[in-house]
Amino acid sequence: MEAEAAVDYLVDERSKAQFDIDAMKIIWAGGKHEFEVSDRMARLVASDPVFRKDNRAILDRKELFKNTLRKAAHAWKRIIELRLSEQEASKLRFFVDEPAYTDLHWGMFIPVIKGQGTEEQRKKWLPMAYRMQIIGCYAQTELGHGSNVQGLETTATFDPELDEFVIHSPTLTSSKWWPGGLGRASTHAVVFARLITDGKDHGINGFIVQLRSLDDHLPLPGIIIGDIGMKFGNGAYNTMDNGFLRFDHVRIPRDQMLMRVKQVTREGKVVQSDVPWQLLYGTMVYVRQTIVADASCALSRAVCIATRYSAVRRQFGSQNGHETQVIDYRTQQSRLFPLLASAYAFRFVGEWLKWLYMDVTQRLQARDFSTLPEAHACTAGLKSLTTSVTADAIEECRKLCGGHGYLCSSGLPELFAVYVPACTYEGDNIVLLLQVARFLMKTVSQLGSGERPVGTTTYLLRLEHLLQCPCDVQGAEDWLKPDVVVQLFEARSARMTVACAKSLSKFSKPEDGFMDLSADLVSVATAHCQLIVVSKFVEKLQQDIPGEGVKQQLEALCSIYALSLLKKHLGDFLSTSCITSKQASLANDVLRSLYSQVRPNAIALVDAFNYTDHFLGSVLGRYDGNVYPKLYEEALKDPLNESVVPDGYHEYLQPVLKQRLRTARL
Ligand SMILES: CC/C=C\C/C=C\C/C=C\C/C=C\CCC(=O)SCCNC(=O)CCNC(=O)[C@H](O)C(C)(C)COP(=O)(O)OP(=O)(O)OC[C@H]1O[C@@H](n2cnc3c(N)ncnc32)[C@H](O)[C@@H]1OP(=O)(O)O
Ligand SMILES: Cc1cc2nc3c(=O)[nH]c(=O)nc-3n(C[C@H](O)[C@H](O)[C@H](O)COP(=O)(O)OP(=O)(O)OC[C@H]3O[C@@H](n4cnc5c(N)ncnc54)[C@H](O)[C@@H]3O)c2cc1C
Repeated sequence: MEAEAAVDYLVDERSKAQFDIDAMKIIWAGGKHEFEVSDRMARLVASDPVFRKDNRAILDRKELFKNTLRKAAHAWKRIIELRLSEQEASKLRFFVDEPAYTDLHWGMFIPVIKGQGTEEQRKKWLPMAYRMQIIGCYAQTELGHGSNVQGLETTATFDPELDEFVIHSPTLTSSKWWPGGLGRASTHAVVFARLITDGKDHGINGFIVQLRSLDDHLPLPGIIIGDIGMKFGNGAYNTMDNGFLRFDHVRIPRDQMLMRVKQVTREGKVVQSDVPWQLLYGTMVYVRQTIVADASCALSRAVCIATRYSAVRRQFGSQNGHETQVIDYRTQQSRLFPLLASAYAFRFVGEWLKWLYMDVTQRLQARDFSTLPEAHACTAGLKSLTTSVTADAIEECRKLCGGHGYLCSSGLPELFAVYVPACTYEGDNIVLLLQVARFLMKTVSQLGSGERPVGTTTYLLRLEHLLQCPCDVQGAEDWLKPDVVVQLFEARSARMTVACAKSLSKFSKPEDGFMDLSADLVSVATAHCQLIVVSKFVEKLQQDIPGEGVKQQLEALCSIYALSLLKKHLGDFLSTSCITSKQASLANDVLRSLYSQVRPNAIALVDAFNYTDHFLGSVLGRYDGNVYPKLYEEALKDPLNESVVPDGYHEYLQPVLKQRLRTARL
């Protein structure tokens, strides 16, 4: 193939933008400093050949895993050499873009010790973990139980004579199963087990357990450990060593029980501290919050690929002597632009959730536990909503890219395979929505008793009004008014919540009602979470948004986000009499005109994510839009094309062909 000059095939598209893209990049990154760090780390990773990732789909599992170890070690070396801050180091790992044991070490092992350890325990374990002298994972899920944490079977029995706990796996189903980093890499784990003293079961608690020798990495006596095997997709999440673990009466000192929530004294007495027992679940709250932030990254990445490719790809018709760019088809816009809007919506709700998490953490330190239930409901609900939408959206983006989207070189199959378990890990999405519904039912049931709803449920204080208020839309332009839209989402959520609460009250046992109505409860929780995302987008727009045209673009995206949800869940809005069919039809007209408004800005809106070609890992999403020659180049790199005649020809192809020849002669 001829050498090509560097051409930007998307230059015309970029020239159409009606806003200051540099200002938008800063909004997306969350600030100037965040942008600078992110940009520098992305470039650092992209320019380092060790972080190459275009061969993942063709490496076998052992090579793949060894390569991940190599990258993690190299990343650590660079972090030390360059004296990177915690923020820079975490960004660097993010751009390396390969699931690895380090995610769990930094993302769960360290946070669980921070959140559930005593001061003394933090002082002992965290410095070693920060220096990576020990590598840890989070071993909660078992073969028999994941969602039902209270059903875990591993035991930690106190032996007062030796002042030790005996950690044991009494059944096959008690085997730890799934923890990332456990299979091959971790030296330590925080293991969740039933605390047993004096024959009494005190429920679940975390224990720090050493698994492997720090000299030769061999499992310690009584520890049976390994990898649980290949997962969905080639490459993809198989870079991670999700593991199994069994204990045969393994002894650990008493002070390795994490004792912030419960303590066991030298005599074996269990003392419950004054913090709520639910703090045992605190690490999950923390990680769910990070998963929401992560959803906007995965979604924006898929949307960036599909948007750029949709501008490059032409099929049918005629536009100034060329075939039509597929991005100009209304059907393409109505599938793509709501996803673009969702990426921005999730970014902003993720920022807000981070703030909420920091707020609840500070309150907990000051022994104010009042906002914990709301923080749990928000993190659980938004984790569920954003990951479900993102997983479906990545698949939709693959379809938006037609046949080429199915090629590994599009980057979309791997992105999907890596992303889709987010709907399951850190809490199955349905199980988490049921937690939100439980919280909403409790909030509504307490309204009469003078308990004031807080934070995201404050709207329920205006219940009487929301149950009967008509929607204030007379003409199409009313759909662009944020207060009209927010009130509509509040009314829908309030009406669905009250209807479900009424149905529940008909059951003599509430648990029976929860079982029977669980599908409706999930819809109620979804409506509430969508309201949170819409309101946080609107609140973001009430802040100072610098940069020419930036606010207008975000306003259009906010309206697209809300109105496309309205269209998708029209049944909810009509059946609760929140809107009329005439108003629904006006909303549809507004959506079409918003798509026209976004169309010339679409490429610049995805450029604002500031992703390098290395991070995107997609021929279809290349910044320069030079798709076809690069697709050709990638095809030629496939190992099948290394020889002109394939391996196996002489054994399996030639005999068949020869036989056909003989048959034909007969
Ligand atoms: C790795 C991170 C780094 C970066 C992130 C980016 C990407 C991620 C990459 C990889 C992710 C890798 C790994 C994932 C790791 C895991 O998956 S770890 C395992 C996670 N497991 C789960 O999430 C299990 C889900 N199950 C639960 O959370 C709970 O068991 C349950 C809430 C579903 C039910 O628990 P029960 O005790 O039975 O509960 P209940 O009776 O319903 O509730 C009792 C009361 O407690 C409240 N509550 C429940 N959970 C919490 C909580 N987390 N915080 C605060 N409060 C909580 C509940 O509301 C009840 O309150 P009441 O007032 O009604 O009594
Ligand atoms: C890639 C990956 C990484 C992971 N990493 C870790 C890790 O590092 N550490 C760790 O401890 N764990 C880890 N896990 C485990 C993960 O947290 C659990 O798989 C998850 O919490 C779901 O639990 P489960 O597998 O028991 O699902 P189940 O609860 O068995 O779910 C099966 C089905 O039952 C439904 N269901 C269950 N309960 C209810 C209910 N009450 N009402 C209605 N429907 C219900 C669910 O919706 C689902 O459809 C990981 C999992 C994956 C896939």
